[in-house]
Amino acid sequence: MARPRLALIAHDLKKDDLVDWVGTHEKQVALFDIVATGTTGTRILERCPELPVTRVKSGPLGGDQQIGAMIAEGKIHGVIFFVDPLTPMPHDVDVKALTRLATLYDIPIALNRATADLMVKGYNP
Ligand SMILES: O=C(CO)COP(=O)(O)O
Repeated sequence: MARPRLALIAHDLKKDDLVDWVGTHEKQVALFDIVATGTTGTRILERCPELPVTRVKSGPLGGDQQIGAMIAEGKIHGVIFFVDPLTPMPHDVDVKALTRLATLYDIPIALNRATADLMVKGYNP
């Protein structure tokens, strides 16, 4: 079977937190092929250069939509998306579309660190 694919995304004020989380859980994260939005992917690779990260466009330029489309095509098996609930975003509708598709297709999606921790604990390949 192909390796499962995990999407990693963080808004700007949450990027440090996600990069730290990935560093803490690098072994478990390395079990997946990673897809990340542009800047998030760059930041993750700076911290963990060995991880198999494929970058799509930056979120505001359509990256959330690209990952949403991959969910609809059955190519994403989990999403960790550290969202910033306090900052207005021009691409808010794209974020909503992505979370909607993850819900529709019953894909595990963690929107904060506490839920990401639970996802890692609950994953037994
Ligand atoms: O804006 C984002 C998600 O909505 C993230 O995009 P970047 O990783 O390119 O900053």
